[in-house]
Amino acid sequence: MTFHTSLPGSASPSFTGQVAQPQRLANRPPQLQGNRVSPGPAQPSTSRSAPQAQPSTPQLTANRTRGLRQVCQDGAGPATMSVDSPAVSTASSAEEQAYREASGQEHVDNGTADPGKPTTLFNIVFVTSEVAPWSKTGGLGDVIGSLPPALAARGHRVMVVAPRYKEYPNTEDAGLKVPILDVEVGYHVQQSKGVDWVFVDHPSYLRPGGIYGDQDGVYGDNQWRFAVLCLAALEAALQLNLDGSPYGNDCIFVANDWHASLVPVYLAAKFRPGGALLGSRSVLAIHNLRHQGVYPPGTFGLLGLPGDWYKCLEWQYPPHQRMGAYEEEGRAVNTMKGGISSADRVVTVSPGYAWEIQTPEGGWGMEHMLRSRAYGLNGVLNGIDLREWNPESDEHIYQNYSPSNFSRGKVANKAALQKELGLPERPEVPVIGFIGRLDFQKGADLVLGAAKWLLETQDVQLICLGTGDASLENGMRWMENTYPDRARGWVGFNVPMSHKITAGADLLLMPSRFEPCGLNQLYAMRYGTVPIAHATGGLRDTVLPFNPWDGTGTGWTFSPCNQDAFNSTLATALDTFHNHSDSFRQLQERGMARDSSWDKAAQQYEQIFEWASIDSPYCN
Ligand SMILES: Nc1ncnc2c1ncn2[C@@H]1O[C@H](COP(=O)(O)OP(=O)(O)O[C@H]2O[C@H](CO)[C@@H](O)[C@H](O)[C@H]2O)[C@@H](O)[C@H]1O
Repeated sequence: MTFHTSLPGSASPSFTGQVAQPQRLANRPPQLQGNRVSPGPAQPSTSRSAPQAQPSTPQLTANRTRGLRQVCQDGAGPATMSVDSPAVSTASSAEEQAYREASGQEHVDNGTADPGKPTTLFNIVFVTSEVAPWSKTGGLGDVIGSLPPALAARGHRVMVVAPRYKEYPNTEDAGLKVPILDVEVGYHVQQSKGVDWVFVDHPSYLRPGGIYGDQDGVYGDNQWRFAVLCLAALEAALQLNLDGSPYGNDCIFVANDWHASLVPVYLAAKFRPGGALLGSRSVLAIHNLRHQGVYPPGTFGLLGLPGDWYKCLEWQYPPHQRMGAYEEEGRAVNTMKGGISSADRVVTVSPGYAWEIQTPEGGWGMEHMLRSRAYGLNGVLNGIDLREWNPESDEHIYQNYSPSNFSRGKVANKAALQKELGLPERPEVPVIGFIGRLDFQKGADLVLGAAKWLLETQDVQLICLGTGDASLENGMRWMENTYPDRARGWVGFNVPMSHKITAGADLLLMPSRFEPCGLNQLYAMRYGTVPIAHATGGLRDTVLPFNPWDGTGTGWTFSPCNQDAFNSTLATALDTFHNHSDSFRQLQERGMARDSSWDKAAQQYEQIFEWASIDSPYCN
């Protein structure tokens, strides 16, 4: 069921910014055929609200402005691109190279990136509950820490808006206060890697516990806290002066997961009807559909939305899914549903997951709605931060190594890892790693389920790092206590240790029941560690199954996701490790050669932004 409505004419806008004259996007090619755009006449690229003078980071801004002008003057190249084979013109001036280096786009250096530039430059505003390195509980933080710089390096003006959970060093108070939902928020800003990192300041974010909760459970006001974030991000685009000007009315808002899912709703329900952000479009980026931000119906009144928008968020659980948590016959408000219903486009983090979420098995109840939006739904495979995850320069690992000469480095890292964790230093023993949230999704129970067979009948060492469900944490403690010379179960969240395991292990386990993309398998392959993964979502898209007959593949995949299939695949991998060392080394080499840079993904996002800006708003 799709919520696609004419907006109520009477809805009064609640934005507080000074609203500039509504601007339509100039020179928009009009033809649209399904998901593709027919190339119109060649158009000069449009730059929206290009940053002006008075830069606080002169070098980056100067280069960025030069980049914008250059594209506008070029005016050449196709007006549109295919998401599969981005068509871009080439440019490789020394200045541009210097800018890319300054903004951390190391992949330009290694010769794998397409040096082309986009035909249209966008003002892009990412809205997110977490962003590495400032706040991270999982892969969302990683992605938002690295995709925006990749887009900025391609010339776009990019802002990331996240809560200010702590007093972050090297950020400045922007001096702007905005009233939102009966409170007042402020903004702290840092400019680095070509991106404006904006942290919304409100006491509800500055808590001693974690991002989403503390030892007593999740915070009761999360829905409201993240509604404030969404409104603060929309206001930031209009009001926050960065490099001398706000981003303005023509932005692409990328709303990440349920925490930011009210961005499309507010844009469609409050801002556009009030004449603000008229040229803006919203893209809902789904990193994990399982978490939807579902709350009792009465909480709708806290969100400051016009009453006739209730249906956009309305949700009713079927009888068999009611947990007694919601009164009124399973009725609830579902934040993610609001985003899916009102976003101009929807994107998820792998093509495989884009398909899965349209099925009853992967849709978590949203499959019908997502199927009805299939023409505006794309899957773009995540990249990784090649600087943060680089065995040649990783400062967390014991010894750096390169793809061309990795054997000695892997051996050294394995020995040091064994030593640090108090395991016997035995180079011939396969070290098997697992890193991840201990929950239903990640299949940590399958790892524990394999432990007895693995640790009693195979000569291996098993090292697990994770935190989450108490019973699984206890399972890891049981494993370590039962097999003290073969297993370690590190309960906690420890980034340096995750790097050390990735570098020191021979095999990495990812028996996820579902996995929208997965990053650990990408990190593992880059470090010459061979993944064993359930063939689902992004894991199936990225781990190519080893084929001993033609010598292809970068790991092992298994399906269905059960203990037998997992154990027997593990046995196959161990056999290859012990008895076919050449094949194993070639698997490592192919994994290390895989291009996991963000540049291809950034070009695909550009195409989606292009489509979003060409279409009229989904809710109009
Ligand atoms: N105990 C621990 N200590 C240290 N580091 C730890 C850790 N546990 C996890 N991590 C780190 O957190 C990240 C988790 O990445 P995943 O891709 O597994 O993300 P997650 O499921 O959170 O996110 C969702 O979003 C991402 C991004 O889109 C998708 O890849 C994914 O499929 C989807 O479920 C990795 O960097 C990992 O190393």
